[in-house]
Parts: sequence; C-alpha cells; structure tokens
Amino acid sequence: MTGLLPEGFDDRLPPLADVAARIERGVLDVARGYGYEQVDPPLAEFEDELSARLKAGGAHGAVRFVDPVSQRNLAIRPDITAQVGRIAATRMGHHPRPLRLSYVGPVLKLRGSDLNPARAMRQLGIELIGLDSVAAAREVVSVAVEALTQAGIAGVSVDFTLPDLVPTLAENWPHARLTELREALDAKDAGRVAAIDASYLPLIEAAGPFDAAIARLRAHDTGGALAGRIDGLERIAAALPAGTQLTLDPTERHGFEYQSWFGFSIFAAGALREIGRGGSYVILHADGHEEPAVGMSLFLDPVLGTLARTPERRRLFLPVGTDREDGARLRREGWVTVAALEATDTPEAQLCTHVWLGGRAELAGA
Ligand SMILES: N[C@@H](Cc1c[nH]c[nH+]1)C(=O)O
Repeated sequence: MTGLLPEGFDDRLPPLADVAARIERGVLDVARGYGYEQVDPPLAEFEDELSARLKAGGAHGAVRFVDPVSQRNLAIRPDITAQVGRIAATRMGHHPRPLRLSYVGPVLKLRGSDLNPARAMRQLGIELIGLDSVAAAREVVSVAVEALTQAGIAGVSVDFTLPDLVPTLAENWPHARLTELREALDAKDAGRVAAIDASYLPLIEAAGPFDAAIARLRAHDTGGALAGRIDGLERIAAALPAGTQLTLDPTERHGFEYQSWFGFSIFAAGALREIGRGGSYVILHADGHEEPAVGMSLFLDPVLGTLARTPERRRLFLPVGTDREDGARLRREGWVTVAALEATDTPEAQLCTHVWLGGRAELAGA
C-alpha cells in the first residue's frame, strides 16, 4: 500500500516474519557453536562515537538527529559492525583476542540504492576482532556458509573481491587519476582502463568463476600486493565445502566502504540480490592504535520469499472446552495449538490444518 510506510520501509508479516526469525536463530546458533557470543547494542548512539570506530567510516549513510536530552547528535545505526567495533575498542578492550562476537537487529539507512531500495532492514552477523589473517578470514567465511546452509538456505555461493587492491597498487598516483581508473574499472570499460594504464586490464579480465579467475590473475602477477592476496584467497576458498559456487571480481567495491585486503558477497539460489557481505577492516582505538578484524553481515530479505512459498504450517484447532492438560501435552509434542475462544470460531478462520476431535488430531475439513 503506497503511503502507509516511507519508501524503503516494509512490514514482515506471517509467515515470513516467523521464517526470518527461525533462520536468524539458526545462523546465530551455529555461530555460537564456534564461540561467537551475542552483543546487543542500542538502536541509536552518539554520532561521533559511531563514526570514530571504523577506519574509513562507520556512520556512513546514517539518519541523524539531535537528542533533546543530551543535546548531542545521535545517529541511528546503519550498520551494527561499527557498534561492535566501538564495544571491542572500549568496554571489551581488555578482553583477550581474538574476540568473537555476533549480533542481530534492525538498521536504518538514509538512502536506498537503485539496486536495493530498502532503507529499514534487519542485519545479523559475526565479527572476529584482533586478526585479519587468512585463518581469520577462512573462519568467518566458512561459518557464514555453514550457518546459512544449516538454516535451510539452498545454493549458497560466494563472490570474492579485493577492496583495497587498486588503491594499494596505485598508491603513489595523483588522486584524480586514481579516481578515473577506479571508475573505468567499476564500469569494466577495458578501453578506458587501457588508455589510463594497460597493466590494470587483467583485473577486469579476471572477473568470473574462481579457479579460472585466479589462474588469469596469476598469469599477470608481478609479485607484491597481488601475489599475497591471490594466495590468501586460494586458502580461504579451499576451506569451503566442495561444491560451493565461487566467483572472483577483484575490483568490485560497491558496498565495501571500509573493508581492506579481503571482501566477499554471499548469494543464495533464487535471491535476486546478495544476502550478505563481509571482509577485513580496521578498528580505531581512542589511543590511536589500529586493530585488524574480519566479519560478515547478512540481510535475509532477498531470500525469504523463496523459502516462504512452501512453509510448513501445521496448526491444531482446539475447540472450546478442550482440556488444558491436553493442550499443554500437544504443545510439548511439537504442535502449534490455536484455542477457540468462542463457540462460533472455526479451524478455517484460524488457518488450522488439524482439529482436536475425540482425543485425536484430525485433518481439518475432512
Ligand atoms: N557490515 C558490513 C559487512 C561487514 C561485516 N564485517 C565486516 N564487513 C556490511 O553490512 O556491509
């Protein structure tokens, strides 16, 4: 219904909201099994704290307002990773490293994008703080793939990227020339890239299925920043279950505002957009020291529609007068029971598949 909610905002209704909650629980449970403990930061906080924590931004795209109580600028979180960075750098600064944390909750973005108009959404994820090594990245990507698969998401695939590769290789370039190169790479415009510096052409040619892309990159490898990253990606990919579809787009930077050497997007069968993103990044401490981290965030909306088409909705209608003990026992056995509160209520009105009749669960309408 237009006008009921602002553009980019949406209600999750039944059965989608239940499906989503179940997947969220499933993912967080798998993460907990790997030692990731949940933090639950508030919806909004001081803007300066939020933007100070991630090197290369953390309050980017936040809705801001002046708090009438503190008279300070607050930001509604656009990304819980920045809040986890704040917690890791302050209240859990003394905690032994690496620190493994997970989170789930709503986030709000000032603007949607052409590709994804959503502004209000739920984000869940894990962050591993203290390391951005290949071993740390391997763990984060494998936990993401395992957790999504166990939560019932089919066809999970991963697209790797190297967010800071181009700025690292072109470290001494004037800003304007680097911007031009990055725009040409974004547009995958081989002609323009060749005109700027043909040695960057292999980065466009290397986009595609992982093994072939790595082989092509290796063929052009001149040592240095690229060589280390190729090795790292291969070791990360090798940790994923056989059959996981993998691709590489070494210059993709859309959505990777603060990630450093390593980034990845997660896709699922039938979902039109990515359902997750992650990578390595740097947390800034108040004393100026920089701490590496790796993490990933999931946004499940694009995949919910594909799952909820076949929800198993078994609901047992309990007519007025059903014994309370019977109801309690049936729920313990796993039934969803819906009690009639008035004699005129019907199984159909309550979307029940079964009815409790004569001490048995009968098919409704039979
Ligand atoms: N929070 C990032 C993904 C991420 C988590 N940790 C590192 N990167 C995002 O939503 O795009």
